Amino acid sequence: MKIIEITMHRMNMRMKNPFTTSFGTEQDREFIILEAKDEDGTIGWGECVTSESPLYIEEFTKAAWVMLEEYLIPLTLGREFSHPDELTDLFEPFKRNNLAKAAIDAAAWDIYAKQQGISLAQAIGGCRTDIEVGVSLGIEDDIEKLLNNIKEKTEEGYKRIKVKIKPGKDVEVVEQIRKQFPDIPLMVDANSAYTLDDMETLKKLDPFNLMMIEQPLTAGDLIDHAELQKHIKTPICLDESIHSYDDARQAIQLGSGKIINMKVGRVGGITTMKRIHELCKEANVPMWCGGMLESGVGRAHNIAVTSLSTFTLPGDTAASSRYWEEDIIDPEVYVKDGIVQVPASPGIGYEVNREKLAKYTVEKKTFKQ
Ligand SMILES: O=C(O)CCC(=O)C1=CC=C[C@@H](O)[C@@H]1C(=O)O
Ligand SMILES: [Mg+2]
Repeated sequence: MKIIEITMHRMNMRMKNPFTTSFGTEQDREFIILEAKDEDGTIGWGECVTSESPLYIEEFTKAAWVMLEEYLIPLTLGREFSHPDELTDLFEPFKRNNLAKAAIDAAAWDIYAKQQGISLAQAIGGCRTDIEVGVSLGIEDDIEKLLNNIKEKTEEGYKRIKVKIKPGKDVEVVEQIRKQFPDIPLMVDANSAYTLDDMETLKKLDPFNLMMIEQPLTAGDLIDHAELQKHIKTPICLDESIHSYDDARQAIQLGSGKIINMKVGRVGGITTMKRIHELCKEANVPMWCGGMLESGVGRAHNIAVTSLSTFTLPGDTAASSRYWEEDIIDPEVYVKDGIVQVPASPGIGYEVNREKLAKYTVEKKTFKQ
């Protein structure tokens, strides 16, 4: 494998509805689609899942663009690789910048799978031909709107509902949800909105039979999550605290959480994701594939990831239509009764629609060896 050309497409796509979490509201997604060409002509695709602002994580799209242009793309172009695993070691000297690293890593894995004539799912060791998926719903000012969103998505067959919470929009909201939907598989995501001082509030979530509470405390924290888990029944799921293999190893050792929301971007690529997957398999820690409001390119990668054996819980890879009037891939990602078929065709298994890609591209730059 030798990547001789990389094109970055800075995208601006408007989601159907605003998406509100404990840290803010997003509707216009600004992210990067990365297109890599091998010397044999094979094209691979990756998505840098940053947002315009560094609210979920320290990275943001304009910074990732510079990181890719100044450091990661020059290091990659023209270099011989026997396997995409080698990119993780190549990028290791640069601290963090995982979402940027993962964009090239993903494109390289797509090329590799295509060159092997196998699906990305097969290339990473997947064991499923179809996956169960859930859906993530943002905070709504009007509880009736949230209840209606839950009704709609439950009727569409999604296998679990994730709702965002924050102080003041937590216990009462979950109580209202459980009144109307006593038995649906339900979880909450706090996006680090609480501290140990909120222990009594978080304990009040225990009676609602939640599958998990995702990232209640500070991003990067492991110690306080371990303390909190001793005092609440609801399993803690970690998202913003897991950025590396060592974070996952220490979280398991400390008992900081019982479940991991895996996002390939957050850990810097597929190779590290696979190492964490093996760790979780050994430790019997279930995983699911989180989402970053991706376009179809990122969604395609997430479908392959979810085919791995320890991804035993429905993730956030909803249909393209959950967010987009039109997606940039053909076919779009469809969900039927909460199930997505894992493509068997080589690579990510979806074609990028170049006309739609161009329609939403605000800036484009090509780098050649
Ligand atoms: O992509 C999806 O549908 C999941 C969206 C989602 O829940 C999140 C996206 C990005 C950051 C966060 O807001 C949140 C998460 O923490 O998982
Ligand atoms: Mg989360």
